[in-house]
Amino acid sequence: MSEVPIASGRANVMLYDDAAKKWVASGTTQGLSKVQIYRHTTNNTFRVVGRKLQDHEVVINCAIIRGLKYNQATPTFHQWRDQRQVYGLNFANKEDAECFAQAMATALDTI
Ligand SMILES: CC(=O)N[C@@H](Cc1ccccc1Cl)C(=O)N1CCC[C@]12C=C[C@@H]1CC[C@@H](C(=O)N3CC[C@@H]4C=C[C@H]5CC[C@H](C(=O)O)N5C(=O)[C@H]43)N1C2=O
Repeated sequence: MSEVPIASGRANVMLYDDAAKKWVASGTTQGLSKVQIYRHTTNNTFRVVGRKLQDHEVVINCAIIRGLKYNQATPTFHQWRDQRQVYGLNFANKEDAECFAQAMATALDTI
Protein backbone atom coordinates (compact mmCIF):
# COMPACT_ATOMS: atom_id res chain seq x y z
CA MET A 1 0.00 0.00 0.00
CA SER A 2 2.14 2.91 -1.21
CA GLU A 3 -0.21 5.84 -0.42
CA VAL A 4 -2.37 6.21 2.66
CA PRO A 5 -4.95 8.92 3.36
CA ILE A 6 -4.16 11.10 6.38
CA ALA A 7 -7.20 13.37 6.04
CA SER A 8 -10.54 13.33 4.30
CA GLY A 9 -13.21 15.99 4.03
CA ARG A 10 -16.05 17.20 1.87
CA ALA A 11 -15.56 20.41 -0.09
CA ASN A 12 -16.37 22.24 -3.26
CA VAL A 13 -13.05 22.30 -5.11
CA MET A 14 -12.47 25.62 -6.85
CA LEU A 15 -9.79 27.05 -9.10
CA TYR A 16 -9.13 30.77 -9.47
CA ASP A 17 -9.50 32.04 -13.02
CA ASP A 18 -6.90 34.78 -13.07
CA ALA A 19 -8.15 36.27 -16.36
CA ALA A 20 -11.77 36.50 -15.24
CA LYS A 21 -10.73 37.25 -11.65
CA LYS A 22 -13.19 34.75 -10.24
CA TRP A 23 -13.38 31.29 -8.73
CA VAL A 24 -14.67 28.49 -10.92
CA ALA A 25 -15.69 24.99 -9.87
CA SER A 26 -13.06 22.42 -10.78
CA GLY A 27 -14.34 19.55 -12.95
CA THR A 28 -17.28 19.26 -15.30
CA THR A 29 -20.13 19.60 -12.80
CA GLN A 30 -20.85 21.56 -9.61
CA GLY A 31 -21.03 19.66 -6.38
CA LEU A 32 -19.19 18.36 -3.39
CA SER A 33 -16.07 16.28 -3.61
CA LYS A 34 -14.28 14.02 -1.18
CA VAL A 35 -10.89 15.69 -0.74
CA GLN A 36 -8.06 13.70 0.78
CA ILE A 37 -4.41 14.19 1.66
CA TYR A 38 -2.39 11.10 0.77
CA ARG A 39 1.01 10.25 2.25
CA HIS A 40 3.36 8.16 0.12
CA THR A 41 4.67 5.55 2.55
CA THR A 42 8.09 5.00 1.02
CA ASN A 43 9.25 8.49 0.05
CA ASN A 44 7.12 10.41 2.59
CA THR A 45 5.69 12.81 0.04
CA PHE A 46 2.13 14.12 0.15
CA ARG A 47 -0.56 15.16 -2.30
CA VAL A 48 -4.12 16.44 -2.33
CA VAL A 49 -6.60 14.33 -4.30
CA GLY A 50 -10.27 15.20 -4.71
CA ARG A 51 -13.00 13.19 -6.37
CA LYS A 52 -16.63 14.22 -6.98
CA LEU A 53 -18.98 12.41 -4.61
CA GLN A 54 -21.41 11.82 -7.46
CA ASP A 55 -19.28 10.37 -10.27
CA HIS A 56 -15.75 10.15 -8.80
CA GLU A 57 -14.35 12.59 -11.36
CA VAL A 58 -10.89 13.65 -10.19
CA VAL A 59 -11.13 17.41 -9.64
CA ILE A 60 -7.82 18.05 -7.89
CA ASN A 61 -4.55 16.12 -7.84
CA CYS A 62 -1.69 18.29 -6.66
CA ALA A 63 1.56 17.72 -4.84
CA ILE A 64 2.14 19.38 -1.47
CA ILE A 65 5.45 21.17 -1.97
CA ARG A 66 7.79 22.32 0.83
CA GLY A 67 7.10 25.98 1.64
CA LEU A 68 3.49 25.85 0.43
CA LYS A 69 1.51 28.66 2.11
CA TYR A 70 -1.85 27.26 3.17
CA ASN A 71 -4.22 30.21 3.72
CA GLN A 72 -7.30 29.71 5.87
CA ALA A 73 -9.19 32.67 4.39
CA THR A 74 -12.34 31.82 6.39
CA PRO A 75 -13.17 28.94 8.77
CA THR A 76 -14.52 26.97 5.79
CA PHE A 77 -12.62 28.36 2.78
CA HIS A 78 -8.94 27.44 2.54
CA GLN A 79 -6.64 28.15 -0.37
CA TRP A 80 -3.09 27.78 -1.67
CA ARG A 81 -1.24 28.32 -4.94
CA ASP A 82 1.46 26.76 -7.07
CA GLN A 83 3.15 28.08 -10.24
CA ARG A 84 0.11 27.33 -12.35
CA GLN A 85 -2.99 27.54 -10.21
CA VAL A 86 -4.66 28.93 -7.14
CA TYR A 87 -6.71 26.22 -5.42
CA GLY A 88 -9.67 26.85 -3.14
CA LEU A 89 -11.51 24.37 -0.93
CA ASN A 90 -14.97 25.48 0.20
CA PHE A 91 -15.54 22.91 2.95
CA ALA A 92 -19.01 21.60 3.80
CA ASN A 93 -18.41 22.38 7.48
CA LYS A 94 -15.83 23.78 9.91
CA GLU A 95 -14.91 20.37 11.31
CA ASP A 96 -13.85 19.04 7.91
CA ALA A 97 -11.91 22.24 7.30
CA GLU A 98 -10.11 22.05 10.65
CA CYS A 99 -9.25 18.38 10.22
CA PHE A 100 -7.88 18.97 6.71
CA ALA A 101 -5.86 22.01 7.84
CA GLN A 102 -4.32 19.99 10.67
CA ALA A 103 -3.24 17.24 8.27
CA MET A 104 -1.88 19.85 5.83
CA ALA A 105 0.19 21.33 8.67
CA THR A 106 1.52 17.86 9.53
CA ALA A 107 2.45 17.25 5.89
CA LEU A 108 4.20 20.62 5.64
CA ASP A 109 6.11 19.91 8.86
CA THR A 110 7.23 16.54 7.48
CA ILE A 111 8.50 17.38 3.98
C1 LIG B 1 -1.10 36.93 -2.16
C2 LIG B 1 -2.11 35.91 -2.57
O1 LIG B 1 -1.90 35.05 -3.41
N1 LIG B 1 -3.29 35.98 -1.94
C3 LIG B 1 -4.35 35.03 -2.24
C4 LIG B 1 -4.69 34.20 -1.02
C5 LIG B 1 -3.48 33.48 -0.50
C6 LIG B 1 -2.78 34.02 0.56
C7 LIG B 1 -1.66 33.38 1.04
C8 LIG B 1 -1.21 32.20 0.48
C9 LIG B 1 -1.90 31.65 -0.59
C10 LIG B 1 -3.04 32.30 -1.09
CL1 LIG B 1 -3.89 31.62 -2.41
C11 LIG B 1 -5.60 35.78 -2.63
O2 LIG B 1 -5.96 36.74 -1.99
N2 LIG B 1 -6.31 35.31 -3.68
C12 LIG B 1 -5.93 34.18 -4.53
C13 LIG B 1 -6.77 34.36 -5.76
C14 LIG B 1 -8.03 35.02 -5.28
C15 LIG B 1 -7.56 35.90 -4.11
C16 LIG B 1 -7.37 37.28 -4.57
C17 LIG B 1 -8.32 38.24 -4.35
C18 LIG B 1 -9.62 37.89 -3.77
C19 LIG B 1 -10.20 38.92 -2.82
C20 LIG B 1 -11.21 38.10 -2.08
C21 LIG B 1 -10.51 36.74 -1.91
C22 LIG B 1 -11.49 35.63 -2.18
O3 LIG B 1 -11.67 35.22 -3.31
N3 LIG B 1 -12.19 35.13 -1.14
C23 LIG B 1 -11.97 35.40 0.30
C24 LIG B 1 -12.59 34.18 0.97
C25 LIG B 1 -13.81 33.94 0.07
C26 LIG B 1 -14.45 32.63 0.21
C27 LIG B 1 -15.06 31.88 -0.74
C28 LIG B 1 -14.93 32.04 -2.23
C29 LIG B 1 -16.07 31.26 -2.91
C30 LIG B 1 -16.59 32.15 -3.93
C31 LIG B 1 -16.39 33.56 -3.34
C32 LIG B 1 -16.40 34.51 -4.49
O4 LIG B 1 -15.38 34.57 -5.20
O5 LIG B 1 -17.49 35.08 -4.69
N4 LIG B 1 -15.16 33.44 -2.58
C33 LIG B 1 -14.33 34.46 -2.22
O6 LIG B 1 -14.57 35.61 -2.53
C34 LIG B 1 -13.20 34.10 -1.31
N5 LIG B 1 -9.47 36.72 -2.90
C35 LIG B 1 -8.56 35.78 -3.02
O7 LIG B 1 -8.59 34.78 -2.30
